Amino acid sequence: SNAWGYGPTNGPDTWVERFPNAKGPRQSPINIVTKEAQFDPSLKPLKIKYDPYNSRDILNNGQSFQVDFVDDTDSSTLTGGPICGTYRLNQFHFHWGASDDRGSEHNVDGAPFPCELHLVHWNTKYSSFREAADKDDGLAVIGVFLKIGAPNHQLQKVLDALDFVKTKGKQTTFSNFDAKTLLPHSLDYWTYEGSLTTPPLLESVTWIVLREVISVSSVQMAKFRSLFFTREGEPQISMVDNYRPPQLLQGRQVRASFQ
Ligand SMILES: COc1ccc(CNS(=O)(=O)c2ccc(S(N)(=O)=O)s2)cc1
Ligand SMILES: [Zn+2]
Repeated sequence: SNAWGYGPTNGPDTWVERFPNAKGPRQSPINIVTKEAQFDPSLKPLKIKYDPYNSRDILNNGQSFQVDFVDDTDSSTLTGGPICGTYRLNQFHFHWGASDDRGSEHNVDGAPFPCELHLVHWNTKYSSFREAADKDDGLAVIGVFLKIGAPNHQLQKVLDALDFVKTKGKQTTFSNFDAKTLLPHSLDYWTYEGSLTTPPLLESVTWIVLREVISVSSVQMAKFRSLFFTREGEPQISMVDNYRPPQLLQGRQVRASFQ
């Protein structure tokens, strides 16, 4: 099938054929070289306000699974940090590897993590997510690295729902989830101008990558890997290694909110 994916015939190296943005000047993810990230004292603290009432459902979209939020009011928002104005939480999802030695999209000093959480927000100066998605200042994504350690009890609530969305196209209600409980204590971050890391690879994302990691156990990582890229009834392909490798910085500056 010609649909893009992460396999040998439709993976990241083939995306440029149908999505020319892949060769653009501000592609994501990147390798963050911590010594080259310049502290910017003008960067404000992140202000994150998530309302559990807005969480709606969990969906296997055939590339990852995502938790969708009702975003018709300003009750779950991101402000401050490197952005101007108010961005609304639309969804969060993850990227992970077939084994604990890989899986994140951003790397730090050349090293990947086993998993990376993305919280996707859109700029309310535009009328909707879809309208914002292709504007230079349309989206802001918070990236959080997961590191193997103690089981993460907040994450477990999400993982318990995966039994109901094993295959592509499956979705189930997922209400009253507080996404803030997935964030680490410190909101120190690196920020740079980038893109969606999946097709259509739109160069519309202000990336905000948190320095502090959250934990995940190896047993919990196995739960991520129990999902399938494929639909029910099709030959099963495990949902693993759904990450794009780091892209060229092409002269971009990575700024740090901390010294
Ligand atoms: C205009 O048509 C469109 C517009 C936007 C999308 C992407 N949709 S999305 O927001 O779910 C994301 C995809 C990848 C994300 S990452 N890994 O960079 O956080 S976020 C699809 C079709
Ligand atoms: Zn992502």
